[in-house]
Amino acid sequence: MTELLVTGGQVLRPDMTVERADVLVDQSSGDIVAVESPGELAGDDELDASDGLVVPGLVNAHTHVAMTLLRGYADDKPLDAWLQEDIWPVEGELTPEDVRVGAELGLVEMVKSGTTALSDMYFHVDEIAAAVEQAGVRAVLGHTAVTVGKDEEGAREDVRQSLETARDLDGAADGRISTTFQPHSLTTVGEEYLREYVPEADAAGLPIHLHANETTDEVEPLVEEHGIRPLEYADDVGLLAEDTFLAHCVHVDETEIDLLAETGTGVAHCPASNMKLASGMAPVQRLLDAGVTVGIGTDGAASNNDLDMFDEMRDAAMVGKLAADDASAVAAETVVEMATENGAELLGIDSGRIEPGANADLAVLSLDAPRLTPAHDLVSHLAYAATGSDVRHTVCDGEVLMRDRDVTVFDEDAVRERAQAHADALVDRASN
Ligand SMILES: CSC[C@H]1O[C@@H](n2cnc3c(O)ncnc32)[C@H](O)[C@@H]1O
Ligand SMILES: [Zn+2]
Repeated sequence: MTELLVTGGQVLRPDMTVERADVLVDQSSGDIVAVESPGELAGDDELDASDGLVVPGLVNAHTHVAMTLLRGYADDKPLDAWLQEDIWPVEGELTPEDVRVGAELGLVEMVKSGTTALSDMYFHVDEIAAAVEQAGVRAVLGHTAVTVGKDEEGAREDVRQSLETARDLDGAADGRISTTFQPHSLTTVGEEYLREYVPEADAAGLPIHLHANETTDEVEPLVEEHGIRPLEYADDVGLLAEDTFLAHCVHVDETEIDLLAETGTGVAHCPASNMKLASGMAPVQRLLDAGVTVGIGTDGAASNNDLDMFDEMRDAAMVGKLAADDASAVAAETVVEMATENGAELLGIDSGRIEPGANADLAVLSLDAPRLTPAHDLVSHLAYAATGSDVRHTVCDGEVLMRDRDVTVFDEDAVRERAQAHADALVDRASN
């Protein structure tokens, strides 16, 4: 058994207190085995956390990791125009290799900013899985099905592929990859397909992940067509359940919040994307007060435009206060919990807490930056002042993915160069 000792730092505990402690990791099982006062534990290898803070690895609950290739490609538009005029046409040109290269770039960015788990929606999922395998992180992956604009055969094929990918890929990368069935949204997948395939996903025990109630442009036609709120419709077709989580949920009324709470359906809140596309302000404090599990996601790098979960925590706190018209809403401890244990709960992984028995998924932050001085309250710093560049080491499943800012799992420069070349060629193809 090889044991790694994370030593000399302060540790963020599950109750959001911070104490001086060492953390012992069993690298064969990938678990945390002990958290004890400094000097009481020994390991075969050490990770120096002096003057640092050990925190659970951050969980990005909703992203499209390969969209890094489209970062800055189309900005300053609302969701529908952005997708239809810019993103979907260029995505039509993406090759499997582009998706691999984009995913590698996104994963390097995540490892460098302390994210150890992500929930992704995209296509060419085998390529994303291969990148995740190499990155050493955990991921919930799936093929996202869209049926609008397709003939019956094409639509059915896409939804079947979502089911098959979820069945086939579950447990890959030594169990670091799990899967979800992924209808893209309530407007882009036809009712007949939801009614037919959601029960199949349930029968196969597959969790479900989709976009929902993101914009008023999406909500209003659904209300008009079905005569009920979108999440009442989602419940009617069997989508709301304990192992379902919905990205966005910006425009949800009290009935829908109650439905989410009653059914145990989770929410992946994407504050930066919701602000950038001017989709609206999600009622996060009301969701939390109702008992809904709310995690945080960056969404893709084309609508954010980075994958830094520290930025996302800060954005979640800021916009959460505005939405509630209450400065005490979505407080610092709350956003840290959302980005760690709540995200882990949505993804169905035993991570998000530094405690014996939990997965050894953690990040060590340096606390010596001027922006983190003075250190009155380190939870406040995590929520409001830290950035991904303060992360010194990243560990997932007991393996060191970044040591002293050196990414060990990829050649960072080569990944960046390949990404630039693929992005250039992609844009050339799309504009011809
Ligand atoms: C078909 S794969 C997933 C699909 O989702 C698109 N996408 C990216 N961001 C959003 C968003 O905020 N709402 C809805 N859909 C989004 C992405 O470009 C892919 O086409
Ligand atoms: Zn999304």
